[in-house]
Amino acid sequence: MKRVIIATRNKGKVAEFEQLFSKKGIEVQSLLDYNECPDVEETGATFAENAILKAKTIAQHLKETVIADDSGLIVDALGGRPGVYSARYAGEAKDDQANIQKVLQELEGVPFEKRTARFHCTLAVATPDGRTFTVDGTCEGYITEKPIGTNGFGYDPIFYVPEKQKTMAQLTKEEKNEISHRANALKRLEQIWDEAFVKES
Ligand SMILES: O=P(O)(O)OP(=O)(O)OP(=O)(O)OC[C@H]1O[C@@H](n2cnc3c(O)ncnc32)[C@H](O)[C@@H]1O
Ligand SMILES: [Mg+2]
Repeated sequence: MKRVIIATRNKGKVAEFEQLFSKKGIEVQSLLDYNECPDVEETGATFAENAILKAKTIAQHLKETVIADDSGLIVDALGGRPGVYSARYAGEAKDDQANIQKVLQELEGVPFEKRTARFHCTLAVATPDGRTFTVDGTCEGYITEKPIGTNGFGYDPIFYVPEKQKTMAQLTKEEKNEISHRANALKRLEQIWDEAFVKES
């Protein structure tokens, strides 16, 4: 069976990639399968810089081609925050509930039509010999006034998707994968996908 390695320890991302790649008969491995891999410090100023940093470090460590995902929530009324700091917006603990509460607090009093936001995903591919490239995907929506729904991860309970008339956390994995920033980035990646990146195991 073919497989890809995603340089992430985020279980929510892994579950979505598993569903997306299973349709193509490709098995997903992640850093949850390669525990010895280092944690990469995300020191970049952009999603692309961080995605490349993660992909390059792990590709060199495993001597394999890998994909990394750097993603986040961009809220217009907050000048683009939390942006690249999405995972740690409320502190180093990477606490989804605390991050959600911080965004909701900062948006207190902002009317619905001004609560526009988008999820952004940059996927970076890195080869063991140091070559890299990136693709992007986004998904447009609004920030709700309170969390709704229990599916997904991260900011999904406060991200309202107009075309589904639900929050991301009310969507099944399959429904989220029809419209998400991650799925949209993966579609771009497929357009330039080189068979060499998918290894026979
Ligand atoms: O770096 P890795 O190991 O991949 O895992 P991470 O959780 O640290 O991932 P990021 O650095 O890319 O930070 C992304 C954060 O943005 C948020 N996020 C990204 N995609 C999301 C999605 O589909 N739904 C909800 N929140 C999302 C969520 O808070 C993530 O923790
Ligand atoms: Mg991270």
